Amino acid sequence: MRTVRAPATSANLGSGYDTFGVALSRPADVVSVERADRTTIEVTGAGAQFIPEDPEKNTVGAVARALDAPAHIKIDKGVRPASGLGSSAASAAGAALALNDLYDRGLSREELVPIAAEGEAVVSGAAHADNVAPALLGGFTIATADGVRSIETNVPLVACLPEEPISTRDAREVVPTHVSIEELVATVGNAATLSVGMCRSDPELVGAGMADEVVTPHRAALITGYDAAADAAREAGAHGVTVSGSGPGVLAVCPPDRRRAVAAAMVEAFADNGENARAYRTWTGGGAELV
Ligand SMILES: Nc1ncnc2c1ncn2[C@@H]1O[C@H](COP(=O)(O)OP(=O)(O)OP(=O)(O)O)[C@@H](O)[C@H]1O
Ligand SMILES: N[C@@H](CCO)C(=O)O
Repeated sequence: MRTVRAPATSANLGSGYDTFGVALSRPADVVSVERADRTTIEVTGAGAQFIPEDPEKNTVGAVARALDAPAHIKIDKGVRPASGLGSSAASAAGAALALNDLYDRGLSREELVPIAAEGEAVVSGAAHADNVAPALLGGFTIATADGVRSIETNVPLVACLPEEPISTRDAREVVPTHVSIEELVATVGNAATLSVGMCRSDPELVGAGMADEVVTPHRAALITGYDAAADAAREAGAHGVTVSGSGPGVLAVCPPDRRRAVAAAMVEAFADNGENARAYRTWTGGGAELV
C-alpha cells in the first residue's frame, strides 16, 4: 500500500488563466492505493457525497488507467469539491504519485503532470494542468503546452470558500474567446509582475500582478458577494484578491500578520450577502508527498 498527502492548489491567480498555479500548505487530500485486479474507489471526507466512486467519473480512475495501474483507491477528502481549490486535481496528483511508486513506473513528477491532467479532462472537459502541476511539484508553477516550470516560493495567502458550489465546466463557459491588444498588453504586464513577485516571495508584487480584467470579472459575476468580500479583504490589508481557480473560492495575498483579519473580513462580507463561507489562513506550500 502507498499513501500520499496531496495539497489544495489555486489556479489562474488572476492574470495567468490556465497557466499559473500555486500549491497551498493546507488543506489537502490523503490518497491510499493498494494493488488490485481492477480499479475500485472509496471516497470519505469533505464533500464526499458529491464525488462519484465510478472509476470512469472520478479523476483518480483516469490516472489509474493512464498508468495501467489498477488499484483499490481510498480518497480522504480535505479539499472540498467544486470550491476552486483544485479538489479534483489534488486526488489526481495524489493517485499519480502513489501509483507511480506502487507499480514502480519510474516517472518523474514532471512526467506525471500530463497523466494527472487526464483526470481533469474527465470532470471539466479540458486537460488543463494548472492545478495538477502545483499539486505535484509544489510552489508556483507555469504550465504551458511545452511543459511545466516551477519555483519554490513563500507567500502568505487566505483562501475563502463560500458554500455554494460552482463547477469548473460551467465556469469555463463564461470565459471570453477573444481579447483586444490593449487587454493582451495589460495581461502580459500583470503576469510578468506576478512571476517576479513569486520569485522574490514578495506578497505586494504578487498582489499587484493578480489584477486581471479579461477572465476574472466574468467569473466574479457568478459568485454571490464576491465584490463585497474582495473590498473587505483589501480594507483588511490584502495586497491582491482574485477568484481562486474557477471559483467560488476567493484568494487573497497579504502580509503574514494580516491573514487573520483578511480571513475574518471575507467571511463577514459573504455572511452579509447571505453566503456561509469558510476561510483558510495558509501559505504557498510543497507538492504531494508519500507519507
Ligand atoms: N477525486 C475527486 N475529487 C473531487 N472531485 C471529483 C473527484 N473526481 C471527480 N470529481 C468531480 O469533479 C467536480 C469538482 O471538480 P471541479 O474542477 O469542478 O472543482 P475543483 O477541482 O474543486 O475546483 P477548481 O478546479 O476550480 O480549483 C465535482 O463534480 C466532483 O464530483
Ligand atoms: N484554469 C482552470 C482552473 C480550474 O481550477 C479554469 O479556470 O477553468
